[in-house]
Amino acid sequence: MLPAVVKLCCGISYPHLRTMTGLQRTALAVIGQEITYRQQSGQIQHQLRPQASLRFHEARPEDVKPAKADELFYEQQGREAMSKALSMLEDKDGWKAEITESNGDVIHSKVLSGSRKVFRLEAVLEASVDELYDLLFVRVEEMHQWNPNLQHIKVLKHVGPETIITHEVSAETAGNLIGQRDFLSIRHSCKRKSSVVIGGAAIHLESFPPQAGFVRAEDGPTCIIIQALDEGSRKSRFTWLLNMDIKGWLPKSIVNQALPRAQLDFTRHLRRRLDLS
Ligand SMILES: CC(C)CCC[C@@H](C)[C@H]1CC[C@H]2[C@@H]3CC=C4C[C@@H](O)CC[C@]4(C)[C@H]3CC[C@]12C
Repeated sequence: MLPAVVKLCCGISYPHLRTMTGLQRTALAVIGQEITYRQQSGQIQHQLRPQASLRFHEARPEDVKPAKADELFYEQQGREAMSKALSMLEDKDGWKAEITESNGDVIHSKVLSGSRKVFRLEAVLEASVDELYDLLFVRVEEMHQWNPNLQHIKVLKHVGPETIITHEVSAETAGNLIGQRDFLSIRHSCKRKSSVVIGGAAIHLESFPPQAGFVRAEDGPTCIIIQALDEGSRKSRFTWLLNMDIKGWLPKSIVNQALPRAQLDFTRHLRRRLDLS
């Protein structure tokens, strides 16, 4: 009953919420987080999940063991996510400039049917395709060491050399109004000599249900394209389609500001990591 009333109130006040600014908006985000937290921790009885007591850090890679048929199924899902994300990028219509940084990084956005906004970041990185593939796919489990926006990232299963199932938990960072999220995704890579595509999408696993106390967000269909700028070059063009449903009770305006900011942050941390090697 309570969630229904809250939802109704949110629905009625939604047009006013959209026009809020400053502290009012911050307060709203905090209320949203509180409702989500209470819902997850069982203080609000809403879609209570029977298995939700498993903590993410208790999960070991062996916990998820797909059989042969499942492996083909996951590979298929990975491939599909990648091709859907690539066709979103290929469709040149409806993209609008969102942010242009002084270093040349550009983010465009596009509103999909159902009013979901996706973001496309384009940047040039001082690294070869191989180096980026290594950091972003092969050694993806080290990502939280150089990206403070991630608290935890684990490959739950290697489904063949090109496909992995990953679990990620975003960090609780100061100034982040969104709060922590966890993700369960299939990630598929396709490596060529002078380019790599890494695609992905959220998946559901009965053996790995949403964790108590975390809001499970859904990533994808998403992809990253890495292309060598010239033959044998140590510079690469980096294109990232961010397509994320972060779930929870949050005004769209906050989400649509946080997502491109997360892309710029990610690129900044990636550059710092590349400077070290
Ligand atoms: C705004 C808040 C909720 C989210 C902030 C964290 C975001 C930026 C994090 C959470 C999970 C992260 C993803 C985790 C795994 C991969 C696979 C890798 O091959 C490329 C990067 C990619 C795709 C990461 C991009 C950044 C990411 C989407």
